[in-house]
Amino acid sequence: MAPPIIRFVHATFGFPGTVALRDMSLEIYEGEFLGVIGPNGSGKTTLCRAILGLLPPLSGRLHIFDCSCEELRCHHRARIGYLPQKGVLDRNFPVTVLEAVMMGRYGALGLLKRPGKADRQIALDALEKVGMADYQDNALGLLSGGQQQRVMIARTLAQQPQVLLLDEPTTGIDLTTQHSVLDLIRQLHRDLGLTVLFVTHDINLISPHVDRLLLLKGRIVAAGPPEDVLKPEVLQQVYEKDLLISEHGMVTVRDYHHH
Ligand SMILES: Nc1ncnc2c1ncn2[C@@H]1O[C@H](COP(=O)(O)OP(=O)(O)OP(=O)(O)O)[C@@H](O)[C@H]1O
Repeated sequence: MAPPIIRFVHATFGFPGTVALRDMSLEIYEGEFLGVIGPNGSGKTTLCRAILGLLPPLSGRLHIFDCSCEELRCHHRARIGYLPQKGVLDRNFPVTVLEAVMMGRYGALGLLKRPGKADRQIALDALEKVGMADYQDNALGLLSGGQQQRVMIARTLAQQPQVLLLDEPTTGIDLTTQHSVLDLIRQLHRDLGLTVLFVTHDINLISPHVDRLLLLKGRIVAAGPPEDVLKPEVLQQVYEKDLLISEHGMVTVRDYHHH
């Protein structure tokens, strides 16, 4: 088997005065589709920042593409396409769809190099992949939430990443669009062979489609195939009284706070 592309070895991450993720040991393999779940403040965003090499471990080790994360250089980071949690975009934000996607090229180019024709073509191809090519000259701020999310996914694709790191990509958009964004990500995973980490609070949306689920609460509480993680006795450790499981196996968590 090929070596893992991301490897945590007893790694602990935190901030002054706070340990956010303790003693993580985990290996992620090329082409895996991993769902990351856990309540508010459980360390999901911290995990993303660590994988981006932005937060070196306080103790233990983290290896990404065979380098220690402290050594992660720009060209390594460019291989990780990161979709941050969706902020509210000012409707007047003066950038077109194509311009926004072109920003995805900057990491690969390095600072001070101007994007050329080939970069523009890569950006257009990315827009094609997410079904937004017809909108290339539109103002980004005037698109719907779901359309903006597709454009943001195209921006990460323009990086030509090996790993897609998606922090709540379906939060704050309507249910139909949530499914279409998930379908898009599954298709990209399949067609481009990307390794996907999909952070979400929506356990039911993601579970049927992932190879493994990672359940966090300040540490890894469980990691494995969804059927192993989605057991009441496992979930209860994390969600306690907020957990509701229906007869049909649907999992509901009460009082999830959206940002
Ligand atoms: N910049 C920071 N400085 C200090 N503490 C932080 C910082 N960022 C996060 N934390 C703390 O680290 C812990 C994990 O936070 P993190 O944002 O990773 O959780 P999360 O699972 O992404 O939460 P949410 O679902 O609410 O987005 C929390 O206790 C949080 O308060």
